[in-house]
Amino acid sequence: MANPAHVPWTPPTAAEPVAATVQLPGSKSMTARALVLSAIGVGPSTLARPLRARDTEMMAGGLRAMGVSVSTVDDERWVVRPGTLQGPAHVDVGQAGTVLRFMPAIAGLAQGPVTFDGDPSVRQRPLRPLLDALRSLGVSIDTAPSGGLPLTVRGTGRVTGGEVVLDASASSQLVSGLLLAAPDFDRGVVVRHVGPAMPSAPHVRMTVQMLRAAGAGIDDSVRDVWSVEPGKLSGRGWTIEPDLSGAMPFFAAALVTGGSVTLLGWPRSSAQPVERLRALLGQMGGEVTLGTDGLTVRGTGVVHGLDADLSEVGEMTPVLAALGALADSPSRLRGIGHIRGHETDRLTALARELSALGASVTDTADDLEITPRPLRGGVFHTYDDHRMAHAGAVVGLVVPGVELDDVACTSKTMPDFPALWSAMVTGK
Ligand SMILES: O=C(O)C1=C[C@@H](OP(=O)(O)O)[C@@H](O)[C@H](O)C1
Ligand SMILES: C=C(OP(=O)(O)O)C(=O)O
Repeated sequence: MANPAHVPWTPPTAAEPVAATVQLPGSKSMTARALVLSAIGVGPSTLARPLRARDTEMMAGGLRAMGVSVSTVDDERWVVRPGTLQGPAHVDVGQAGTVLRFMPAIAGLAQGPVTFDGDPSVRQRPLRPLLDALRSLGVSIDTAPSGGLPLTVRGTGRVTGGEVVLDASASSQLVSGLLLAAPDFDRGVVVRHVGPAMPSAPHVRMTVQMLRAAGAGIDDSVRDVWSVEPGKLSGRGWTIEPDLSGAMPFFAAALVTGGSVTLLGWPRSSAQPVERLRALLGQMGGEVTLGTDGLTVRGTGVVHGLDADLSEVGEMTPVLAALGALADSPSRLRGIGHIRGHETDRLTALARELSALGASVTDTADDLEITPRPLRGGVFHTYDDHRMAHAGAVVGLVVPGVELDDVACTSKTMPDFPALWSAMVTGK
């Protein structure tokens, strides 16, 4: 599936407070993990309400190429039937960090060569510590001279496994990618992170929780150390929660317009960091409540600046930065240097685009400092980054004349974003 052609888009401006109930797609992170765990399980698995988007189609396609049957014909229920993993096969990772970091270890379990490549931007994303770790666990990998994509994993049908030390400060996915395949390694794995703090810890907690649910023996009781015992996982039914990060721009709409947005289908107990969301939006003047109908965010129309360490929830930064540019006081978003290695260098992109609309935004190595000023319309560049598009749409709600140079990038995680967004604003 090629990177979609650019589609310019003028997001709607809200004439009044939004009052919407939204049904949003499933979590990208849960769908990716459920696919991988199902592929190495014994017997069939089902995914209820999975995310159908470019990232998860890439994951399904990569598994299929290696011999797994993944039926995605039914939007509500995907069925995975494991098969003997084998090459030769090719995995197109597109722009998906999950496919880039979760599939090489699975390819090590395949018999035969598996090649990997993706969009030009994904070649820049951190991968080396994972490849070095896999090599030390017994996997043979040939890479481009850069040390990354395009690459070939020369699978032998088994991975020895054992103990490995790696620096996961660039991405938590480097750890998740080892843990998810480890039940099928001969000796399981003990992964120890060393170096500056690992970001996005809730995503590794989701990995641990889902491995445990599939029957893996896993110990995460020591900080920065995870051990997974060898053993067969069982096929099972996964219910995919709505995507909390994908819901962020919709919740932000409640704050900036002084309205309310309810996300349907939110579970009582979630694998996603909803308490962090509650605290962050609370500091900015919103109210987050969980009711029988779903998760509701209410705003007053007045947004307060935010001073917070976002290292655990870096993927929420673009929308929080957009809120910061519309706030009544300055913001300092801290601890997010690693998001320079996301779909684009998000700190540079946000500083540039919000400043071009009139805000005063500067980026330091790890932080974003935002001083709100009256904003004006103009072109908001999205850099092929779905969450940049979300940020631009939020600003466009209250600033007339904001035009996104491309909204097709939202197909990475929410192909219907423009329609869902317009329906929220117009009530149709
Ligand atoms: O494991 C996952 O599903 C993810 C982990 C995080 O990656 P980083 O640790 O690279 O930030 C997050 O930002 C990404 O959107 C999804
Ligand atoms: C960082 C992100 O994605 P990926 O899974 O490609 O890392 C993201 O969705 O914000």
